[in-house]
Amino acid sequence: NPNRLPLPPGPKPLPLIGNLLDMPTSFLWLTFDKWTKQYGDIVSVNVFGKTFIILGSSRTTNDLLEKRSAIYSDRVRFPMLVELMGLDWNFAAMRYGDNWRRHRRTFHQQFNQGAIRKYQPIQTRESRLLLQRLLGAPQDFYSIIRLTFTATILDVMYGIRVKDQDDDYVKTAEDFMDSLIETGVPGAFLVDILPILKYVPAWFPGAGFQKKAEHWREVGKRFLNTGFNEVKDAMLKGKYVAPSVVSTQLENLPEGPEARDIEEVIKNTSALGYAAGADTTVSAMEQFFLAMILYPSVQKKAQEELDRVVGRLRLPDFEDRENLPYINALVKETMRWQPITPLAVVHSPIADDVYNGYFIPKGSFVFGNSWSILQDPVAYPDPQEFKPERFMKDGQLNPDVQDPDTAAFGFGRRICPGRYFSDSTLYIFICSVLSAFNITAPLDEKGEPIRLEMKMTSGLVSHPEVFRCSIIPRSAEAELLIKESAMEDQ
Ligand code: HEM
Repeated sequence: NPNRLPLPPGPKPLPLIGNLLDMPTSFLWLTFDKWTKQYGDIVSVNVFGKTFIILGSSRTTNDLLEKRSAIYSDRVRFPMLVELMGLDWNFAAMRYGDNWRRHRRTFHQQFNQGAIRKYQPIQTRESRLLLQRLLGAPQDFYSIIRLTFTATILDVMYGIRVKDQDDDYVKTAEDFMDSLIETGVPGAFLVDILPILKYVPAWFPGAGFQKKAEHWREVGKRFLNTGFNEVKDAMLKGKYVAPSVVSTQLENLPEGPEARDIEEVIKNTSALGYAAGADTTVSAMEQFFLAMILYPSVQKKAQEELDRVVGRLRLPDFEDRENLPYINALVKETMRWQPITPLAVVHSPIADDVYNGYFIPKGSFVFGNSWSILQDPVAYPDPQEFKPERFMKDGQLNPDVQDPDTAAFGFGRRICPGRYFSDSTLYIFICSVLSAFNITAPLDEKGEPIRLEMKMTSGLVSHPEVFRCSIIPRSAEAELLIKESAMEDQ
């Protein structure tokens, strides 16, 4: 800091521990939002000598994470996840550089806006299976949503068709997801704050995290290798393999010494698709169900649009999308209403920087507060309300309203590369469910509807707190359509 510029403003730090006592252990984004209102849309705090920079508006995330993305696209160290659990294959956590770039490029080739069209048949089939499963066991809608996304992504990535919850692939994927959920909570493991602890041996009192890391390392390895090895072995033996992201890329593998490295990248990127996409898309679907209970008029309006455009004699598909502006607005509102990844994933600058007269040290933890941006009452009046209408004008989508995708999926060069796939998955799942079912509040013992509230959990990925709901076919015709779609699938 040669010019002795100040750090961005923020709460006053104490010697040595800095602002440790100001930092809450949960819902970090709400405290960050409070500081943004108090100190401005760039705030700094200090924890044990580490500088945290909080960007609380689309102006600051745009200026730094987008326009200066050549500086702001690095990650900080993740000692538990990467160094102890061995998830160095996970490019979401990789440091900015050539290896990350190779992974990102490979992933992007398979999930850009054009490429994802080829997955529509799988997404459509899974959306029909979603309806069939909901018809059979509506009370299990939580596990059904999760199974449906798992089945979709495993088919896209490996051409694997899973049928139910007891499938080995589903179990491995879920064990792996559990490990990510537990480690993803900021501050859940002290070793992330004091990396030196990673050298403490597993037998040492209090070093339970080492045993967990060892177990999860095995789970991670199994998850990384199982699907990929199955496809590769079948191809080597000349057996039929269903077309998938992995098989297509292996077929086009160049000959020569670089083939091994490329294979590694294909394996890593295909495993990450599930890991990064599962919990996030599941949270979006849970929010959708809750929103439909809390806002019955939105549900009615969406169903009226579906009836008008698609009719009641068939289920909606991707061809209908451009004629369903209200459904598209509803998908956008689902991404905005209760931010799923409220602090995205932390970025870090690779060099010292100066912004509006403030000094930003190299290696700081930079948080784009998606929550502040998506709950901004100027961009989105009454932000706590679920109102797809906010994205509409004269019966069409209004391009002047800030698209929530600019904050809901993170920022700059690290912005979620699965966002187009996520958007199309949400579209087909949501409109299929709405065309077939009515979603209402569960009933109590007296048959009265139970009043539900919107409350979110804390964590890297935020979910609505557990709730029940009633999912009933809209009509005898709708039920028949679901059953017919089951027969088509066989
Ligand atoms: C509602 C659904 C989703 C949400 C809210 C979401 C959100 C995010 C966020 C906030 C990031 C970090 C961005 C940043 O660092 O600024 C991210 C990264 C990532 N996401 Fe997603 N995501 C979703 C679905 C998906 C899906 C379905 C996939 C895969 C098909 C996916 C793949 C990835 C990958 C690979 C990264 C790492 C990017 C990198 O570090 O370069 N995501 N996502």
